[in-house]
Amino acid sequence: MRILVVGAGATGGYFGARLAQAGLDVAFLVRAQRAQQLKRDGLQIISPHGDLTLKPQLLQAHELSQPFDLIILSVKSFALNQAMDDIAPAVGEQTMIMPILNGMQHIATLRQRFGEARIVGGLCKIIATLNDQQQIVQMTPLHQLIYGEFSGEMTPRIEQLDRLLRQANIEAQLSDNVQRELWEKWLFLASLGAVCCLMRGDTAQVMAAPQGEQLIGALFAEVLATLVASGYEDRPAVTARLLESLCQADKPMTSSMYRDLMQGNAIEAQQIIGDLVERAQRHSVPTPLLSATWTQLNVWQQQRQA
Ligand SMILES: NC(=O)C1=CN([C@@H]2O[C@H](COP(=O)(O)OP(=O)(O)OC[C@H]3O[C@@H](n4cnc5c(N)ncnc54)[C@H](OP(=O)(O)O)[C@@H]3O)[C@@H](O)[C@H]2O)C=CC1
Ligand SMILES: CC(C)(CO)C(=O)C(=O)O
Repeated sequence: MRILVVGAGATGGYFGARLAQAGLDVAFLVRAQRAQQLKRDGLQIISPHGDLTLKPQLLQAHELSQPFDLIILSVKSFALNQAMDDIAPAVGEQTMIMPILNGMQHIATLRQRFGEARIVGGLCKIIATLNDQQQIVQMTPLHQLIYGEFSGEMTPRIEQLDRLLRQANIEAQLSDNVQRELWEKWLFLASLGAVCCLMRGDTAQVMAAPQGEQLIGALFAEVLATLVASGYEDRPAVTARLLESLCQADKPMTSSMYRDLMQGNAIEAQQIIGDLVERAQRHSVPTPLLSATWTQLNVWQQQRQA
């Protein structure tokens, strides 16, 4: 199976490198600057599971002409439109496109562009970043890739994908309800991102502040109510566990959106928070804290662009 990983950043670079390390046929679609740096230094991973430097197969958009069997999409949401144009020559009749972006809007966008049948559900759980030397730093041992057909069916193609991904040194998990996995990932990540961005700190700092735990609980409840109004079926045991993991006073956590904000990078505010606020408005769910987060992130984006 020929695999194209689009973007060799924190997530695509990490998971793509682990697949390549397992001997799979992986090429990375990169832009000129990243291509130059990767040719010079290799793709470097610093990880609790073992460091790794690869000489990756690199392609730039103008070099794509043949279809790939699997395209793993790992760009930020604001780079999606350009990435879709770039990958078009690599999308054939049988190509599976598996996005691992956070949020949900990108799924409808991809379906509209490439057709529903080509899109496979995917998400990743990892805490990773690019450092100053453009190395990928995995900050905790978590490295889960979850995927499945949106129909929940165990089709031959998804089983083939599963056999392949299981060969890599990652936690690969085939799901018969990837839609639910996406809701629950969004619940956790939007709550975490909102708490960190609104309070400008990690979860342990918020927990140590007056009313911190109540704030985390209130934001989580707003996100949950919004997702339930949008179609998510609450699983109380799961949601209780997610909330508990956000409220660990001795385990500081941050989201990738917060780390990007602190580094002055562009952020996925619309995909992660704005989309929720729009859904809440549509379903008349009161979300004062989420709305305040959304306003704050827009103010921050204006300041960043000034
Ligand atoms: N980092 C994390 O811990 C986690 C992130 N996520 C989600 O994963 C998704 C990806 O995030 P992450 O990996 O952190 O992002 P990064 O910014 O680290 O990586 C994205 C990469 O995409 C590249 N890119 C953008 N457009 C193109 C293009 N047209 N062609 C080729 N390459 C392109 C960028 O390259 P260039 O250098 O050229 O700009 C960049 O290297 C996001 O939705 C994020 O929310 C999910 C779980 C955890
Ligand atoms: C939920 C979390 C923290 C881990 O996968 C994440 O997705 C992010 O930081 O963007």
